[in-house]
Amino acid sequence: MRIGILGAGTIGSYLGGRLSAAGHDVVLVGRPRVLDCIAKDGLVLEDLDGSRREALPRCASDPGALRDCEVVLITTKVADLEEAAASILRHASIAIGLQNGVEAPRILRQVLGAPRARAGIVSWNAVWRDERTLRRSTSGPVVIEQRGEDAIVLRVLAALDRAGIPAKGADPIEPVLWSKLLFNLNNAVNAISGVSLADELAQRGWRRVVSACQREGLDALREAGISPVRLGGTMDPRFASRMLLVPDVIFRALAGRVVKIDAAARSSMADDLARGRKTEIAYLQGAIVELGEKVGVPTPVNRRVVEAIRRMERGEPAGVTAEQLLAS
Ligand SMILES: NC(=O)C1=CN([C@@H]2O[C@H](COP(=O)(O)OP(=O)(O)OC[C@H]3O[C@@H](n4cnc5c(N)ncnc54)[C@H](OP(=O)(O)O)[C@@H]3O)[C@@H](O)[C@H]2O)C=CC1
Ligand SMILES: CC(C)(CO)C(=O)C(=O)O
Repeated sequence: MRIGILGAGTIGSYLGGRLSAAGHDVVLVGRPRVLDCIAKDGLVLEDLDGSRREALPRCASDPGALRDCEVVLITTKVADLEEAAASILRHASIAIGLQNGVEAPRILRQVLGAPRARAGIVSWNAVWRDERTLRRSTSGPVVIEQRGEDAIVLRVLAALDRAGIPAKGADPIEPVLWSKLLFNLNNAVNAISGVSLADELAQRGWRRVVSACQREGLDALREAGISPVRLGGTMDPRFASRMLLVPDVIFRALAGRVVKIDAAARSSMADDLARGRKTEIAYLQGAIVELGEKVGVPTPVNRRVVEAIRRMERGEPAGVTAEQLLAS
């Protein structure tokens, strides 16, 4: 299959690399800063089980290189999605936006029209080990909006599966995006904690903050009439928000059965802050605060998390403990 990746950073390069290693004709479009080395030396893709694959996908900085692709996976941050989608407006391909948050379907449908627009989620995390080596560092599926017998989407799901990336379709996609958002409320807490995902989640104090953010989100979603869904396995957000509250020893025993987390993994928000970049907080905790305001549900913990991340974006320390975030 001829597959384009637009916005080849962490997620795009990993997905594109795995698809290329499985024999698909992949072109990565992104910044020279990321792609120059990959174009020359190729990618090394490590997986959770320790397996390694090599790939040499085509690389370009001009979105014109995506003209002949049957499908384009857009893997920019949410804030860059509109501009990225507009850059392929004249092409014929279906575009699949794989951003965190719930805004991708609206933006893509507005720019490209509903027939060409699909959204989805990547439930795992990836980290750069060096400038050409990426490691998938948590487990979980890719889920893509699939409208009935959606031929191209079915081919993409099959291509991902063949590349060893578990993938499934969903219609409608919105409940899946809200569920993923509830899990992504941990991204900011991980960044504030300053430690790896595994170390943060091992501490009940930080887990209580994530759980409080999720419970505020679940209350707001219920008022709004939105029912989140399971993302795979036992990852029901309602169950997860309660499981986070158990003592550390019990959590350690349960968590390993639900999700695998590599010792090096950090959230993409922690990565963004480490690189001095603006974060996606407005689309995560910010979306819960906004929904809460709309439906009359208070969201104080999510608000405090937004404020802490805004401080970190300005280069200041987060300046809050888990207890302060939870204070009533
Ligand atoms: N990283 C992770 O492990 C995970 C990320 N996600 C989600 O996936 C999405 C992508 O995240 P991630 O891969 O980390 O992001 P990255 O910032 O690593 O990659 C996005 C890349 O796209 C580039 N870009 C932006 N606009 C354009 C454009 N118009 N044309 C070409 N390239 C462009 C960016 O360049 P520049 O830096 O110059 O803007 C950047 O290099 C986010 O919504 C994130 O929340 C989901 C699960 C896990
Ligand atoms: C870590 C993960 C998979 C969930 O929090 C993620 O989506 C991210 O880092 O953006």
